[in-house]
Amino acid sequence: MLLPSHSPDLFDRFVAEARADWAAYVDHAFVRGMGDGTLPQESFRHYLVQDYLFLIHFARAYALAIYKGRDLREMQASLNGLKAILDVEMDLHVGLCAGWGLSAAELERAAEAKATMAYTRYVLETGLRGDLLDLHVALSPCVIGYAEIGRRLAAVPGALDDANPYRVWIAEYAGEAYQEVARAARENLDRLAAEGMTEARFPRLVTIFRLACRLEADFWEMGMTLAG
Ligand SMILES: Cc1ncc(C[n+]2csc(CCO)c2C)c(N)n1
Repeated sequence: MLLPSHSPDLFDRFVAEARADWAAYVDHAFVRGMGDGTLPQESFRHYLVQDYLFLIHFARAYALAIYKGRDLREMQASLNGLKAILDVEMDLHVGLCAGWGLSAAELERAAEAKATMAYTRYVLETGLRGDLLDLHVALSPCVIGYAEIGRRLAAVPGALDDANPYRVWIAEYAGEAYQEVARAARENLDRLAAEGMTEARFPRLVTIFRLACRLEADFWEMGMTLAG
C-alpha cells in the first residue's frame, strides 16, 4: 500500500487554523531583513539582548514541564530539554552576542522589554494553569517556528554569503541539528495529543497557538522598533 509521504500532524493543523497570525510571524519584516541583510544592526543587537532574557524564561518553562510530567519518562524528556538550554544554548547565545559586541555583563544588566515580558509570562501562565499539552502548544511556535524561518531564509539567494551579517544566525536554525529539534517537538505534540486530546479541546489549543504566534511577531516588532 502506498502511504502519503507527509500526512498533516497536529502542528500543521494549528498552522492551517491560524494562517494569518502564523504568516505575520514567520514572514515578519525583521525576518526578511535578516534574509537580505538589510535589517539594521542596532535592531539585531536589541533583539539579541532581549533573546538572552527570553531564553532564561524559556528554561523556566522547561523546568515547569518537568513538574507537569505525568511519569518519569516525560519528566526525563523535559529535563533533557532544560539541560540543552542551560548547558548548551545559553553558551551559544552568549557567544553569538559577544561576536556582536555585547558582553555578558551587558546582557545581565539589561532591562526586560514589555514584549519579552508579555510572551514569556504568557507561556509560563498557560503551562501553570494547564497541562503538558497546553504548555507545549504555547512553546511550539517558538521551537518549530524558528526551524521554519531558518529553512526559508537559507533558501533566499545570498542569505548565507559572507556579505550577510546574519548568516551565522540563519545557518544555525537552518542546520540539521536544529531541524531535528523541531521534528522531535512535532512528534512530541502528536504523542501528547494521542494520549488524550479530544477534538472538543482543539479550538482552545488553536487559541493558545494563535496568541503565541502573535507574541512572537510582537517580539520581532520590538527588535525592529527598539522598543523597551
Ligand atoms: C523569541 C524567540 N523565539 C524562539 C527562539 C528559538 N528558541 C527558543 S529556545 C531554543 C532552544 C531550544 O532548545 C530556541 C532555538 C528564540 N531563541 N527566541
